[in-house]
Amino acid sequence: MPSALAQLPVPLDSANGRLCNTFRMRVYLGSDHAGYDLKNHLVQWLKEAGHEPVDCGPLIYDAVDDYPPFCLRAAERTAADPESLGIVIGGSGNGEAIAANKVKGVRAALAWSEQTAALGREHNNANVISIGGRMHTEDEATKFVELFLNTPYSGEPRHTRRIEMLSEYETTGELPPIPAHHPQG
Ligand SMILES: O=C(CO)[C@H](O)[C@H](O)COP(=O)(O)O
Repeated sequence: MPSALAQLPVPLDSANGRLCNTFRMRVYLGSDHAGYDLKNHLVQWLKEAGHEPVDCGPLIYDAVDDYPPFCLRAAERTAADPESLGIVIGGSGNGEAIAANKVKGVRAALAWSEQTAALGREHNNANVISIGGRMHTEDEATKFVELFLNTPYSGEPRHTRRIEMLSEYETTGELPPIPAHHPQG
């Protein structure tokens, strides 16, 4: 059951007062130097939208810092808080997604367009979005996050089946079987 926090509808588009069909979310953010400015912008944007951002760092700009310490922390906290979402940000978003996906229970989607941001939720039930801060304008990246937060998982059985295969592999290390009608290598 969603918590009281998660059930509170909040207006996301404060400019025109439109009440979006979404819930207040706790959102854990992590980045490196390349994602630092965008992370700080998103923390502010999330607050203004009525969400609860948790900044997992970096808390200072350090031009030679590394993404794993911050992105792994954001991912771990997201995994430990089932009603939350996470955002990891770097220059490309690639390493940040790789880092987040090392954490058990995390499904991190690299969003590089509005469609991939929404599909990360709709098809993959991703709980972390990864963004390349050097690849997009601030407005574009903010839109990806808005779509990610607003798009529900479809719950389609074919997507659930695939996600369950990955969860099973993550837990047991056992490969899912190849369907009988496929040629075996
Ligand atoms: O996107 C990233 C990892 O995927 C990093 O943000 C990027 O590699 C940092 O590059 P640099 O140290 O040259 O600023």
